[in-house]
Amino acid sequence: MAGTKALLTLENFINGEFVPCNSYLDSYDPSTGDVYCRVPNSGKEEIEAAVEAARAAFPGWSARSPQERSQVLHRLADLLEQSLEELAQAESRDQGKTITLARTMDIPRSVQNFRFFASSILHHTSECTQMDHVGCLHYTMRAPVGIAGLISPWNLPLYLLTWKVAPAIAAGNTVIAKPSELTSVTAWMMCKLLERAGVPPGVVNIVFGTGPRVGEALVSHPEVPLISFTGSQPTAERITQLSAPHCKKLSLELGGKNPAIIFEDANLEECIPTTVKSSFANQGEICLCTSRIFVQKSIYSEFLEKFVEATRMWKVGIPSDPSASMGALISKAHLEKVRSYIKKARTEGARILCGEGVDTLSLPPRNQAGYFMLPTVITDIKDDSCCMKEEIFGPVTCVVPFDSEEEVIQRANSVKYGLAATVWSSNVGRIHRVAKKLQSGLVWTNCWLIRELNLPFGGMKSSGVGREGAKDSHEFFTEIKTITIKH
Ligand SMILES: NC(=O)c1ccc[n+]([C@@H]2O[C@H](COP(=O)([O-])OP(=O)(O)OC[C@H]3O[C@@H](n4cnc5c(N)ncnc54)[C@H](O)[C@@H]3O)[C@@H](O)[C@H]2O)c1
Ligand SMILES: N/C(=C\C=C\C=O)C(=O)O
Repeated sequence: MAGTKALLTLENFINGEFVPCNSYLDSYDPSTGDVYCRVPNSGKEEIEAAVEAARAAFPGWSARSPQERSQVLHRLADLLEQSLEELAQAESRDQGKTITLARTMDIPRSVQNFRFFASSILHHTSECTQMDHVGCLHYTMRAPVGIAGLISPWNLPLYLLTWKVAPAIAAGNTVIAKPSELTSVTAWMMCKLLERAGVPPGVVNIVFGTGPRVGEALVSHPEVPLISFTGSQPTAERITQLSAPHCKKLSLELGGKNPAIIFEDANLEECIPTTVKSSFANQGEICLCTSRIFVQKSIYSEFLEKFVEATRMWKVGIPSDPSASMGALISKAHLEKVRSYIKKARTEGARILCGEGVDTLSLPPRNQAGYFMLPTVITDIKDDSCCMKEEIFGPVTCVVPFDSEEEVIQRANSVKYGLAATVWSSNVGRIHRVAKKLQSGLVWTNCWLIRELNLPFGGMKSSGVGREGAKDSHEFFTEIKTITIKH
């Protein structure tokens, strides 16, 4: 346990108040490897307190009109926006991502999540059908489910937490959220704004700690009827097992092994910089990142040469450097895991074209123990290699050639995941044919990560269960009833 003197110490937020915990976890600054923060190591007791608060707050909050709840969400969005710089600095330090990404993506998107659901909650309609021959009118209505359990990962901490909190409370639920124990700071900072935004005590409770301890206590609690989870597939399996005896509603947003398919008629001027970004943004720690690049044979050599050249320009730097494209990975254990994949690829005879073990990374003395690595490109690798099958979730991408459309679709679909694919071609017919056949919840063509929050987001196969978005999140966070009136 590190000395606790100058460390930032977080507290749980239960029933509108910050509550200390009797046990804490060390949290590390990924850019130095130093402990800089203490995170509550909560358990069953804290979940009981949060459930009590959320239960008590539910009748009042769920009885408010969507317009009233919308106003609260708008105020919270405004307050987050006013704290944008402070939140971006905190997110970058806590997660290791670049300050530029935190400023331009993570925090603006967190603000947008509240604005978006503040607006979309006002526009849902219900269904109605008539059965005149029996004198009946049928209609549907939706009601909030109750206490929502929300569990989020470390890669986009506030972005993904608010993507759950906003639709859950907009629909009238009260929530207990558990952010990743590796990145808890911005969630704690958001709690400081809730009262000023007009969120009543008990509507949003945030309980910090590890998955096995506090996460499982939340998932197993009989008074929490739904769990929205974003994270890894093995954790989703555990959550599914724990939820089964209670028949909980589950939304599972999991990992990917996302292909980019690059046809010979692709515009390489656009494709190469976008594919470098889709492979290495946020240190490759985005579930939507590309990790298998299939390139049509006739342009393979040209692509590879230009792609490696562009990857070498993707600057690794300390997170506070505004000119850095990539910061530090989340933890020492994760860095070692990512490196172990590269080692395995090498022993299998694959070629590492740039990055880990090939180029030299230079860092300031203070950051030598930070969790940095260079973006790495692997080639001459077989489709059945673990680097081509398993989610690495780091700055590593594999490039392989293909001949035909049918062949590449079959190879792209040959993994257990099905989250996000990109297709690069100037032939609209081909794009449409390929997109239709890909087993992937999201297909971006000639672009990457352009988000339309109204439309369904999520994966198929082992990438998840359910979808998120305006209509989908609303459906998940509400129960529907069919009412029949005989007249
Ligand atoms: N599909 C998506 O939208 C999406 C988005 C971001 C990340 N991800 C995936 O998340 C993974 C990386 O995140 P991670 O390493 O934080 O995932 P993780 O599964 O280890 O942890 C996610 C969250 O679950 C909690 N948790 C862990 N064990 C638990 C348990 N037994 N019971 C309850 N909660 C538990 C963790 O504390 C954390 O808050 C990758 O697989 C990535 O692809 C998916
Ligand atoms: N859920 C979203 C992104 C997930 C990224 C995973 O790392 C989103 O953009 O809504």
